[in-house]
Amino acid sequence: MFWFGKTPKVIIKDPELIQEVLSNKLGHFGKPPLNPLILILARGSNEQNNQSESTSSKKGDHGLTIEEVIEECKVFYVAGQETTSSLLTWTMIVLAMHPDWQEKARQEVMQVCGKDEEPTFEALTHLKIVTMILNEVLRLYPPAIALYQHTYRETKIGNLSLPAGVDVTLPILLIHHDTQLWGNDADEFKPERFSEGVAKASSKHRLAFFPFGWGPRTCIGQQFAILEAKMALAMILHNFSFKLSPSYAHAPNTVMLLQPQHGAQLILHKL
Ligand code: HEM
Repeated sequence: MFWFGKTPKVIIKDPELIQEVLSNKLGHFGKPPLNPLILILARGSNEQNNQSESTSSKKGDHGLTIEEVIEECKVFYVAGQETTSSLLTWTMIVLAMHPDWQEKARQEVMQVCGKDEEPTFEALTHLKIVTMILNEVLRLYPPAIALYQHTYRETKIGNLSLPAGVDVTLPILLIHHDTQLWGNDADEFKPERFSEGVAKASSKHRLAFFPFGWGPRTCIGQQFAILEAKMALAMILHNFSFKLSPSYAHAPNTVMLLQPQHGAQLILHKL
């Protein structure tokens, strides 16, 4: 346990305990309290808040005010846009680094989606190699590098007793690179790990792989994100081959999400 600012913090590295926190059976955990700046951003300007008497604040058919609906849209935008963009960016970088996998993925796209057609929903569900690649990229470069919880009551997980008021960090990136869970080649790009699905790949512990979280708060956009990434990737692979530019410098860095610090300079060739 350590202190950073006013709140005590703990980082949980044991997947078994991570599972306990995320399953939240006793309801002692919750999202950490938001800091005032985030609250102001999430609520919009004071001006808007002061309009609570206006007609726009009336509850709609679903029991939400217009403001609440707007806030939900913002959550979906923030949670869904940069995350998927991070996944696609890292996938392009990694496939540029591994032309053999880029070619395998392209062959599959051409075969399953057809040479001259746009991919259909049905075709995308049959892309096995592309799915393996996306999972391996999510393992090595998870857009959200950690999950954050907060103890609202004194609680116990495994042998660990936590008082109320502790910030709990569940380090996705660290777990995804753990050699005990993934072997000595944990840092290497090997999509074949996922050739028999996620459950087999993460057979050491089911929380060895949790890029979308786990339990009741798991990402609601997971299926949509994968579909979106497959669609974009299939169209790119269909139309272009790509390689890294000499100016690319590999520097994964976190600014909220995991991003290439100096950009993703790629050279595309029309096929
Ligand atoms: C590769 C893409 C994505 C990744 C890696 C990702 C990952 C995550 C993670 C780790 C969480 C937190 C779970 C937790 O707190 O325990 C989350 C929550 C969430 N995600 Fe995603 N997500 C992605 C795409 C999307 C998309 C496309 C949408 C919507 C269209 C979306 C909507 C949400 C929402 C609404 C939440 C809950 C936010 C909250 O209430 O705290 N996500 N996602």
